[in-house]
Amino acid sequence: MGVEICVEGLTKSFGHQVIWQDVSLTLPAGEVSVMLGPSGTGKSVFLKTLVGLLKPDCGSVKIAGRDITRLREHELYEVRKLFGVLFQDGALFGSMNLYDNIAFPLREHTRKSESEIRRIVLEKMDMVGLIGSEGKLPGEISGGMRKRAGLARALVLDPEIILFDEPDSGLDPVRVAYLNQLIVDLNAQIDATFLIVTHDIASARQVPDNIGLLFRRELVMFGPREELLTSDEPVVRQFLNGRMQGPIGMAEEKDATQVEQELAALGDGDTTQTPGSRALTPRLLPGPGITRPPRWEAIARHEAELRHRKAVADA
Ligand SMILES: Nc1ncnc2c1ncn2[C@@H]1O[C@H](COP(=O)(O)OP(=O)(O)OP(=O)(O)O)[C@@H](O)[C@H]1O
Repeated sequence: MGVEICVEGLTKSFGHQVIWQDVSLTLPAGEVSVMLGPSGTGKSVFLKTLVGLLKPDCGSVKIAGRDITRLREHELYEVRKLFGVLFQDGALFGSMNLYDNIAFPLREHTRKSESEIRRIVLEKMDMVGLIGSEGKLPGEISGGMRKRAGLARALVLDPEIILFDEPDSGLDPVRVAYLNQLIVDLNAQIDATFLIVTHDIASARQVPDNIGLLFRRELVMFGPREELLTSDEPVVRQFLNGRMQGPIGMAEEKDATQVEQELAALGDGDTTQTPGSRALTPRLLPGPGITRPPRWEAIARHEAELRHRKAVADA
């Protein structure tokens, strides 16, 4: 079972530049959460702060009850073993084949025998669909395969928490769909706590239990997926519908009058311009062959009920 991460009053700045302030949220144990936000709002900085790579100015990050912002480096080293991190480009060593890349954390952090390492590496490569590619170098495979290799490497220490930094960046929509299914299947199989930073709204709509949105140096909202998807908050609506009208501008925030005019002009056309903009996209469920733990059984029942209600309403 994954562990809960409880963030309270977290503020981070670099020099005079405040990245975000007073961020409070709880990532529930074993659930999948997504963090959204326009470019440069500090999502990657947030991930790095959770894993203790960056120190916040103030606030706390409690993981399994311990505030990691107050730990010394050697204590942090232990806490970091709870984490698996999938970096944007997979962060693989270019000169090592996939097998050695994936084995790396086991050789670095454990005293396991090579035969035990082999068993674990092949198990994780199987989970992400990379069996047969053990001898390939990162430069010889596609971006999607590199992501999956990065994911296999993030899994080898059996993490309680997995952080994904834009897992879908640079992938075509079909690969993104496969990766999303893999993420959901993995969550059902290993039950760890997942936090995904993404710009992909389709993924954000169907993969997580919870969604958060960073904007204007603040956490605008964090809550259950359904709450965010049906929210009236203008920033949330603009972001989830990927449109220009609203408070988020190209380079900086727009002034209030302009936002008001844009939203008024959008008026009732809002939902027709972006069909299903407030619709509750069905949740992606673990694929066939994946045993659904009780949590996923409950989600599947809830989804079935929503579909039934919609069918009745449409009839
Ligand atoms: N080590 C650092 N020192 C100084 N400034 C930094 C550092 N790391 C990040 N920043 C700044 O923090 C801000 C937020 O960066 P971050 O990469 O977290 O944004 P992001 O929301 O992940 O963006 P994107 O969606 O484009 O990936 C940027 O202005 C960046 O320049």
